[in-house]
Amino acid sequence: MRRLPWVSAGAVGLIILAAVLAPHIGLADPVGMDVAHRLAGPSPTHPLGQDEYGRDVLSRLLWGARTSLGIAFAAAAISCVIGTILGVVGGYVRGIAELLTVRSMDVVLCFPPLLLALLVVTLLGPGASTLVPVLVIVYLPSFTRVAYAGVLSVRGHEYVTAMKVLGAGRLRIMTRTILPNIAGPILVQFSLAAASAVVLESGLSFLGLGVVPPAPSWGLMIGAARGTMVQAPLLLLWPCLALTVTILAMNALCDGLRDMLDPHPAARRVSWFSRFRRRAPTAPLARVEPDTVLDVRGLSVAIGDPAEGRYAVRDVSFQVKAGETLAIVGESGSGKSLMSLSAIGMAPAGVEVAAGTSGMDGADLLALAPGELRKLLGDRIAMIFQDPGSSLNPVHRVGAQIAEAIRAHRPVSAAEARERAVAMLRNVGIPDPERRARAYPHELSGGMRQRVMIAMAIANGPRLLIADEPTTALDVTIQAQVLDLLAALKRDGGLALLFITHSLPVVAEIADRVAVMYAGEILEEGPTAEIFAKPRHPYTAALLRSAPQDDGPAPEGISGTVPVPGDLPAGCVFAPRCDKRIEICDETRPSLFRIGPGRSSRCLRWASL
Ligand SMILES: Nc1ncnc2c1ncn2[C@@H]1O[C@H](COP(=O)(O)OP(=O)(O)OP(=O)(O)O)[C@@H](O)[C@H]1O
Repeated sequence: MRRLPWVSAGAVGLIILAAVLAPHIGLADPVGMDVAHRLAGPSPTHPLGQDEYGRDVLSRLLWGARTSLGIAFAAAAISCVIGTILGVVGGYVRGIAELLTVRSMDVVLCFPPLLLALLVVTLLGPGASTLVPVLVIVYLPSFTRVAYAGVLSVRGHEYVTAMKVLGAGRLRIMTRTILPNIAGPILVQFSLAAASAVVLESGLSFLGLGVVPPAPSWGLMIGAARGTMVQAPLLLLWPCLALTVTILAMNALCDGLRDMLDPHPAARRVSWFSRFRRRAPTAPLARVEPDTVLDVRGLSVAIGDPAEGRYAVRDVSFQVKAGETLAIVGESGSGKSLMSLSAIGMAPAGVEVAAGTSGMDGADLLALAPGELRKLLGDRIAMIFQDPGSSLNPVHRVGAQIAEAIRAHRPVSAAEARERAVAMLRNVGIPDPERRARAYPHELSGGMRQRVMIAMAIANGPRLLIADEPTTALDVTIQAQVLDLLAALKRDGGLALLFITHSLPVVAEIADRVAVMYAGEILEEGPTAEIFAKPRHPYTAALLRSAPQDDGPAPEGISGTVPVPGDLPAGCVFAPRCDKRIEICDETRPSLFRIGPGRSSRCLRWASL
């Protein structure tokens, strides 16, 4: 769990403390008049001056905070609780419950908020106690809507289905499974509602429909200061300043709370500055052979701040040439995806490139400005993922998606892009491409969707295609077809293919060279046939033994698990699981030894293996 945002929490805490302590810190009477000193400037007894009736401005400001914040927080909290309950019940139970909760709130939403507030104030009369129900009515529908939308987006997820299969009741699913997953947007809505309630309270009081004078409120203070703006402009400044600081602090606090409670994006703590810093090249690009498409050198990637030492990728170097497939293979969690994303400047949020270069066409992808990088992505560099179902946009026809990918990089007309999209679908072997181009992703099979993804990826004729486990979600027959298609593209189009997989049979089928990755390091690299015939690292050998073979011995699992970033062994990263380990392996981190043409191993004992 991430840390509390101390600065904003401190600021909000101070404001609330000042409001709570207002009656106990010896302030002047907030309604006590001193007409002889009306509009007097700041003085030792009245640090912020006196208003048009000679009342102490500081006292009215702090007492006003009690009123304004009290009303705003009470209204936001009540509407948050009721609105969330209505939204969750309506979204999860559906049917009549949805009609009674969400749809009835939609009716309230039809009324302009200010008119609604005017109506209630006219009926109940102005005053602080009227403002709370007024603001609750105004904010209730938005909480209901946010909660309802959140429930609709998570109710179909597998973890909700899993809870149902476990026999959990509706109440338990709503409170324990769904609510924590939609808490982020609700918190954000709370911050918006509380901040805008402060403003609306001030506005209504300013119009004479809220807090009744002489009771202090920020809205009344702004309203009164307007009349004396020319003689005493500071009187307008103080309540406006208080309002602005309060709203900014509350918004920052709620954003921070949302980040703190959300477990997904690991390192929001990575500062804006560090994101900027990662773009600085660490070394000049080395000279490469002319047919090298991607040249990665010394790439190290940290989770969070590199100073914390949680490296998920350490000192990785490799090259991919035109017309060649380099397979990155390794167990789950060995850093394959993070390494390949980082190599093309796409390190996810919370992850920072700490060192290295990634050269393509004479430029370092890690040092390019975001705009420059965007021009390359989808054009010279393309990527396909494991699950085409979630990579394709479900609300657009597949032909339109391919056409859009083309138009993002080429100045062609919509009609021409559509034609090219159909041609691409034909190229990747989709039968009846004109008709299929009009289909939505859900109307296609998994294999077809993956072909569409490939068509989209190669639509602009990229030089480098990164395929991250593109066949894992497919059955064996379709898998073979997709591999054949990729092999043909590589052969005919001179594409450089970086193929990420944990499947050795797939590697054997598609790769020219293999880099074996483990705990963020490349442990062995070489031509596929050589690696399979004569592994020179115990991890490669163990991986080969763990793969099922048609007529060979039964697969042997590798005992133990891949270490996580930040908890890597001091010596060889594979030593704790290695059957060839000797004492020195626990102490010395081996470098990558060149052991032959195009071959390297990170094992101290490679020669004796
Ligand atoms: N965004 C992230 N924030 C924090 N940690 C991450 C993030 N992405 C990956 N990691 C961690 O980095 C390590 C490498 O993850 P990565 O996904 O690259 O492995 P992988 O070899 O591609 O695994 P798989 O085959 O399961 O996709 C893992 O320990 C993972 O938990």
